[in-house]
Amino acid sequence: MATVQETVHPSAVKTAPPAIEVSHLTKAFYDSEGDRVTVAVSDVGFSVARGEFVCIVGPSGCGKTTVLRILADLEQKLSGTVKLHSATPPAMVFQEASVLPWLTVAENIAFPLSLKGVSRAEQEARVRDLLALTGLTEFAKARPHQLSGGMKQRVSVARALVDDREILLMDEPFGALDEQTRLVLQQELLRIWETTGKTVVFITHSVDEALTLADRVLVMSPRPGTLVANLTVPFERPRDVVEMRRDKRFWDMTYEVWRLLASPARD
Ligand SMILES: Nc1ncnc2c1ncn2[C@@H]1O[C@H](COP(=O)(O)OP(=O)(O)OP(=O)(O)O)[C@@H](O)[C@H]1O
Repeated sequence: MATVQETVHPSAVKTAPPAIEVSHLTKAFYDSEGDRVTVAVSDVGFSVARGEFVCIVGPSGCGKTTVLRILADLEQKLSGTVKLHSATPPAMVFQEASVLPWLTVAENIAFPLSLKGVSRAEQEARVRDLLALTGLTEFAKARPHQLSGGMKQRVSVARALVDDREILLMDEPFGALDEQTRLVLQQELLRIWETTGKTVVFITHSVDEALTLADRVLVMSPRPGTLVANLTVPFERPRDVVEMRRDKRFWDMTYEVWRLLASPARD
């Protein structure tokens, strides 16, 4: 396995028990004849503490989504072990907002609860809380076509939180948004995370976004993706997504991650 660089800084979550443990994870995709076509990830290992916010960065095609889909049990691994210590299955937020166009914002958020047969009164109370948490109260009755891209993604985040799963898996949720909306949603996500204490694994192409959000950043190599660094992000919480850019350490770490990402491609 590639050497994993580690910088150690004090962090409260370090002492928390693990919510996710991945060890020697390898995944290959096969063609219809069963011949191996692509080794997507190779010998990946990491753990995530309960309540920790971990970002995974890496070049396009290195297997970030594959790792997340295996954590979500949407994809089978080839070998290795994946353990989620959680009473509930993880919730997932995708790059494209997954809203149902014929439902209102409130109905979209309530959807997982309606599938579980939760009482209408309980659904309404929970949706009210989530609308407030994600700044959508005024738009409860709006339909998705009346919303901006950022608002639709807020609906997706609210829906992922509505049935209170312990682990939140986010696959480039802000990747399709403009820079300014992205910054606003990053600040909101941090506030929501600080309020709810979820364990979050967040995939991004953006080094900047990873350092803004994460307790730790896992850096992957080009495909077949493996972990090349595990960096603890030293910034205090709560964070201000604009102010933290005045900190020289932010730019030093940006340089460090970019240097790792700029290592030569492996295939
Ligand atoms: N269902 C599939 N069948 C065959 N190959 C696949 C499948 N899903 C992913 N792959 C391949 O596995 C590799 C890793 O893909 P993955 O989507 O995990 O990468 P990624 O790091 O998330 O990429 P990006 O950052 O561009 O979204 C890629 O080479 C991709 O073509």
